[in-house]
Amino acid sequence: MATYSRLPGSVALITLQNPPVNALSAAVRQGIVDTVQRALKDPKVTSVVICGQNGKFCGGADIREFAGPMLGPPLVPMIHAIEAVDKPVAAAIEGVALGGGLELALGCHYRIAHSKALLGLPEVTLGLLPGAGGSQRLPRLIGLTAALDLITTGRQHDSSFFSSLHLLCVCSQSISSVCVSGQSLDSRRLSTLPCPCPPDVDSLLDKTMVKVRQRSRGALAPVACVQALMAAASLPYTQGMEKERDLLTTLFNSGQARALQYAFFSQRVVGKWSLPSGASWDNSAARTISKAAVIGLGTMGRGIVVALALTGISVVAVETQEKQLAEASQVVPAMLQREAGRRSLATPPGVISFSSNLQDVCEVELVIEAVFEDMSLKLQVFRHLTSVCRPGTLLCSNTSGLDIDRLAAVTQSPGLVVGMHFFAPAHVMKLLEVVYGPRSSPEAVATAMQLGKRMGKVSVAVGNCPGFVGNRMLKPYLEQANFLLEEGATPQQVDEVLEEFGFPMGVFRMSDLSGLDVGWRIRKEAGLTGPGVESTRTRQGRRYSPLPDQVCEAGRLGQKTGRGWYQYDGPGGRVARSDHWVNIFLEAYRAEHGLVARSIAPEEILERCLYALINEGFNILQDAMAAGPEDIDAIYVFGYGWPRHHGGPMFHAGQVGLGRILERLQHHHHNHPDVPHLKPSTLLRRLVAVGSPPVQKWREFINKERVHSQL
Ligand SMILES: CC(C)(COP(=O)(O)OP(=O)(O)OC[C@H]1O[C@@H](n2cnc3c(N)ncnc32)[C@H](O)[C@@H]1OP(=O)(O)O)[C@@H](O)C(=O)NCCC(=O)NCCSC(=O)/C=C/CCCCCCCCCCCCC(=O)O
Repeated sequence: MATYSRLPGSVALITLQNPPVNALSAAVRQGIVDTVQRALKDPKVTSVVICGQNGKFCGGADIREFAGPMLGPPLVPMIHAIEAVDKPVAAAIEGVALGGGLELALGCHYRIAHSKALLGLPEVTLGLLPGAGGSQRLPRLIGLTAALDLITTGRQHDSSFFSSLHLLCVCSQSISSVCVSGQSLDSRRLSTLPCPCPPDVDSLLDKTMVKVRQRSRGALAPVACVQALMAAASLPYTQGMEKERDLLTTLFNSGQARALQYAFFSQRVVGKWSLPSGASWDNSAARTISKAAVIGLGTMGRGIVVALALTGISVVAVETQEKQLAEASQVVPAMLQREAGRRSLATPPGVISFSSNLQDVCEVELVIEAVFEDMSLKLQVFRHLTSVCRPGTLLCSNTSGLDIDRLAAVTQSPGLVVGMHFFAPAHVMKLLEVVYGPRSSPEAVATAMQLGKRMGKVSVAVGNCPGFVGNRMLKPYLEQANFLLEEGATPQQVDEVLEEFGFPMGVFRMSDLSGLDVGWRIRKEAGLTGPGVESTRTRQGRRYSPLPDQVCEAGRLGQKTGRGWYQYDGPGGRVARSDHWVNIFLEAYRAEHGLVARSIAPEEILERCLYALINEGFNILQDAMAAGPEDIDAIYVFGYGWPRHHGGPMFHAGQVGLGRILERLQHHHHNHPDVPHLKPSTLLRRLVAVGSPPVQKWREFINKERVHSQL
């Protein structure tokens, strides 16, 4: 709703009230319409100020309402009516003015803002465009060039940025009284102004369109934003508004908008974690960490040190190999400085001290082990840590898939052991998997989750199983990609299909980037390859492709060696080029194993890679290793490059149709009975059997099934 009050004198104050962010729900819109009318009717009122309750102007349209029928007064006529009134109206902005909130402010005649307020039009990130007049009013106020950047990226800025663009009239520390009456309003109605364009307007729009198409990888909204701004630049306001409405209608009804809005909420759902034990975010206290240690200063350890220090935590960085330590003590401070500068941090970074002595961690409150991915080495480190650390110190491992419980078992307090699985580069990537073992205490999980949040990560609590959630699902995906090569595809073909779907990199380019030796070592440890293992295509009772092992045996470990599934300009090269060697190698391999290459359709490539991965997601939910589909989807969007406009693998399954996914998995499993990952999961079958409920209902369904022992 919106409340009305008269300030001493002649100013009417309208306050938006819809906690927590004063989103423009139907009730708020109705409140605005009613209170503006009241102000107009009151002869003693000469000007109106609109503000938001609790120091927040407005977080935009109420995204939750998008799922249902639109009720209440629509936004566009409401904002037009405000712009048209003959008493001056000012928006007094504190906290946030985002999306529809900023569009409301653009309909006002004046805008003032607190210096710390955050403003922007992030609709593009929700698969929409600023469809309440924002795409037409903003460029008229700040010019086409600046508006293009803001609207196509959804970037948010503080009020000093917007003051410099003359979007704000006043930028003050405290919003008290601003006199806005007595002046003509003609020039204050943005819809009546021309749109300032640079002389090379067509070239600007063309270049922006090319850039946006390249960056958006199939996302519709950024392209529609450019089209709306083209209209603002070339058409009268009324026609521009018609174009805005048409584009918005198309976007609004697209699967992409639904996916992006789901992704917005899943990012928030995962913060409200719960464990099968009943421990959860609202019943588990977290400790506040101010001193931490990181053991192992390879690529991951260095990134973790920087991520911790950026939050103001003091870090003891330990590396026992002198050469690595010397290198890290040069590189890490430079990384920290660069990143702190990039983020223009308010909090000064924590102090980092380097040491080669494990004993130096004895005073910290939390340790993150980031040594080489080798269980015996990690066990040795944990035995040592438990003997040198103060009782009560939290011991965390950055393992990407090893058993947390085995590490906990060698410590004096297994309850204080959790996994903190970062993604490279750890100071940049947003995802953190917090892995709880059967003995991890709620306090340890809560502390790791909160620490992740402080570091700006999307932290997701996951169960302790090989590969946890992300890497466990990656395994069937990689496996299918290798099988497709055996059957006749090339790495480029597979990658093109996946990149067309929206991944920033196909599976083979991604493997080259991460290093092919990572998986090779894991397969050796699992006894799947290495000396003494017979070179067959069936291992441990299931189909196995030795292709990636053989590529490694040829010394091709990916970008770092300048050769992998592709060739690069040299070791460390970044640009992947197809390599004739790989084609010859694949032909020889197929000949050796009596395989006849066939032409494989892009649909089959996409289905086999994605549906095998999705099927494992269902198995993970069934095994209670993730609390809900949102957790899996957040992991894939923030850690594995899953295109956000497809919501995440589990959301995508719902959009494709669970019945269809089941049918295609059955088909592929029928053709490849020796591939267990293609066998449809019981949970998928159960969901289809009960009529394929929407993804938002799965969590509840799974919990019920579990109670009735159906899973
Ligand atoms: C920066 C934030 C605002 C605050 O961040 P923070 O303090 O960290 O808090 P959060 O945890 O993020 O959020 C707290 C809770 O608030 C919920 N929340 C936040 N914003 C919204 C919102 N806008 N609506 C609803 N709920 C919101 C959030 O989920 C948390 O709740 P919970 O804890 O999960 O329960 C940050 O939250 C933020 O960035 N928010 C989003 C800002 C944003 O993107 N705003 C833009 C919204 S879209 C918009 O404004 C579009 C306007 C123009 C188009 C209007 C379209 C109307 C429909 C017309 C239909 C036309 C088509 C017709 C079709 C046909 O005819 O067929």
